[in-house]
Amino acid sequence: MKLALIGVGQAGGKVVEALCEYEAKAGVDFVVDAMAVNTARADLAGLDRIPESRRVLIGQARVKGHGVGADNELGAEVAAEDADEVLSVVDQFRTHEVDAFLVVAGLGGGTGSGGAPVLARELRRLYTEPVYGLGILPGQDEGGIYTLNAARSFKTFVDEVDNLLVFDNDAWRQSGESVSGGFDRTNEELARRLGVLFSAGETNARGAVAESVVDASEIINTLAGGGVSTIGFASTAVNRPKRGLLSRLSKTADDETRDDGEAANRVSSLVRRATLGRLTLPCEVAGSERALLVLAGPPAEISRRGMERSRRWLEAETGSMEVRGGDYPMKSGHVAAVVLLAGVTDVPRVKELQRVAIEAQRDMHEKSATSSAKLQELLRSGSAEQDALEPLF
Ligand SMILES: Nc1nc2c(ncn2[C@@H]2O[C@H](COP(=O)(O)OP(=O)(O)OP(=O)(O)O)[C@@H](O)[C@H]2O)c(=O)[nH]1
Repeated sequence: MKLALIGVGQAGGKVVEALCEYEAKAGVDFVVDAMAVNTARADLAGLDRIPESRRVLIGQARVKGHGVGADNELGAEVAAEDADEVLSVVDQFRTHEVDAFLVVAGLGGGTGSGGAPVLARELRRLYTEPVYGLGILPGQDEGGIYTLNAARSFKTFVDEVDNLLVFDNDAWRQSGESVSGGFDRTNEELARRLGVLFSAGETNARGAVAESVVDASEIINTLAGGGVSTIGFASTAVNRPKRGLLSRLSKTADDETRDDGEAANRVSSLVRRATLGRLTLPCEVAGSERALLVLAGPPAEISRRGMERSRRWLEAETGSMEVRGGDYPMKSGHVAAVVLLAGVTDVPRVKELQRVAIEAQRDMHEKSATSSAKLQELLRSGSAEQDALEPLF
């Protein structure tokens, strides 16, 4: 599946670069074009892979290239004011090759959390291709403003995209590591998961032909219907003894059956590990609306039986009848399983964010109710009326 990548804010730009790096290292081809949008000049200057012509500084008139300082309302305002500058760069993309847009942002800061939903809305207005979001949730110890930004931005972002893929920084921190300390490592992990998923079907680079190809429409259909998605991944080395021509010719039917049995068991256990291990956004697997399973590796290791068994197992685990699957043949010493769970509903971290958002909204209502009650009271008493109105004139 061919993507146009738009990174908003610092995290957005860095994750987009990690995806481009994965593409280059793995020798695959799924990024049509990539750009970065920021309110901070320094963050744009820190990027390596995205060319200057694809870096857009927004909000210069308001913040002079110094960033919005975690103010996500300001982030949203400047993105709306300068959306045309971003869209004119997207206009130069080879959009006829693009299957979907992916707007990437950290939801804790100001630029990404405010700007990404605004830009996603504009892209959906102008293009017929789906616009997906990749939202990164802040660590819980990053401070109240980060959590509040994420709580506010999350729902808006879900509403503005065709599907929101989510990565929770908290779930990926290693013990003793600060949130920022492990970003390079976690960005690489995230890029690997997304890279395998989105480059499946774009198999020309590795030559092999898949028996059951994962084409762009499989991914689009899995993500259709909106909501929130999460990704699981597991891989294992395959050290098959190299057989000479003679031993290959003398291979018996029993050998074949044993080999396939081993490969099928390996696939089954990989898919379980991918699904029940660490997801990009930890959640209950049961209740997922749709799922897609991609098996990547040497064709001989991608067992049909294992794939079918795993799909049935995923149907039982998720309770969904919409479980798609396909292979991604490649020359490799590893077999990998990627499981995309779409439309997940039982997500503790999202429930927590919803609670924060509701409380913040209640606080705002209470404050405005108190001030309007105070104003009414003042307006009822004649002398106070003067006090209340005077400052306005
Ligand atoms: N996974 C991951 N998270 C990151 C990375 N960089 C920052 N974050 C997280 O993203 C959130 C937002 O940070 P930034 O992207 O720096 O903020 P911004 O959108 O540029 O907004 P402002 O700096 O307020 O203008 C924070 O919760 C960070 O923890 C990264 O490279 N990887």
